Amino acid sequence: MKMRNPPVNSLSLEFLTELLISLEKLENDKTFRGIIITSDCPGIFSAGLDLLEMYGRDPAHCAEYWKAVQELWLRVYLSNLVVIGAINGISPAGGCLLSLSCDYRVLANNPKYAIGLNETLLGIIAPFWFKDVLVNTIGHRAAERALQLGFLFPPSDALQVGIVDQVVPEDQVQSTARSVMAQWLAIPDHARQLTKNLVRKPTADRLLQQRDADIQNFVRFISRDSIQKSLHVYLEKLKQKKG
Ligand SMILES: CCCCCCCC/C=C\C=C\CC(=O)SCCNC(=O)CCNC(=O)[C@H](O)C(C)(C)COP(=O)(O)OP(=O)(O)OC[C@H]1O[C@@H](n2cnc3c(N)ncnc32)[C@H](O)[C@@H]1OP(=O)(O)O
Repeated sequence: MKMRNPPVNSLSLEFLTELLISLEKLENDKTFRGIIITSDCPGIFSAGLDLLEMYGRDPAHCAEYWKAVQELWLRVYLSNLVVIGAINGISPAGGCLLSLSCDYRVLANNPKYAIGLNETLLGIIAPFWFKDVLVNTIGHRAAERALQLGFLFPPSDALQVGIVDQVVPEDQVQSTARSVMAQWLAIPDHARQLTKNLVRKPTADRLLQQRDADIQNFVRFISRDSIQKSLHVYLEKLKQKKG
């Protein structure tokens, strides 16, 4: 699955909906046993959640958006398919969550391709389920530092901390992902799927048990004047960077 939402594969409501529909189709087609998620935007896996879906929007829109974010995460995280991330670009925040929700992550060895939950750098916070997935992946202490400082790990650090499973030369990302897929597909589906569910269900259940409350918390948080100001400043910084 090649993500194509130029210029930066930001996860807008429309794009999230497209991804959800595509995933659902693949899940329902029994001839598919695995997917490799990668990007069609040069140098960018995904710029994460679309800030324009959260900035200057009314509460109803923010609630609809957050529901779609939850939905995509649950679908990828709990997918019965083998999901491999072929991460061929930078992957901050929501882009990192998408990567972390794969069963295996292969990152291209380019110092620009940083990955991490950088929410604090925007003046916002990572929701508890983003945090849970990071803690599950790199452990409590490393996650505690990474989250507070908004670390974006370059490939060598990402491998060391375990946020990705493999770092390979850029031209080998897709072929490596395909070899990894072959290994995973060698395992009988039912055994692998039940095991995946056993490991991941408790984390997913934490959100499933409080989805509506999570949406309300998000809407309250994102609607605060101080948070809207932080988003404004961050968006302006992105604009100014262009010069
Ligand atoms: C009580 C508790 C309750 C809990 C509440 C929880 C609250 C949680 C709330 C939100 C969580 C959010 C998670 C996220 O994912 S936030 C998004 C994080 N993403 C980033 O920080 C990445 C920002 N972008 C960049 O750093 C760069 O754009 C980069 C991806 C490196 C690409 O750089 P470059 O190729 O130079 O491209 P430009 O910077 O020029 O960008 C091109 C245009 O795209 C726009 N852009 C970029 N990123 C985003 C984005 N995430 N959303 C929307 N738009 C984006 C950028 O502004 C440029 O636009 P334009 O051409 O109009 O100027």
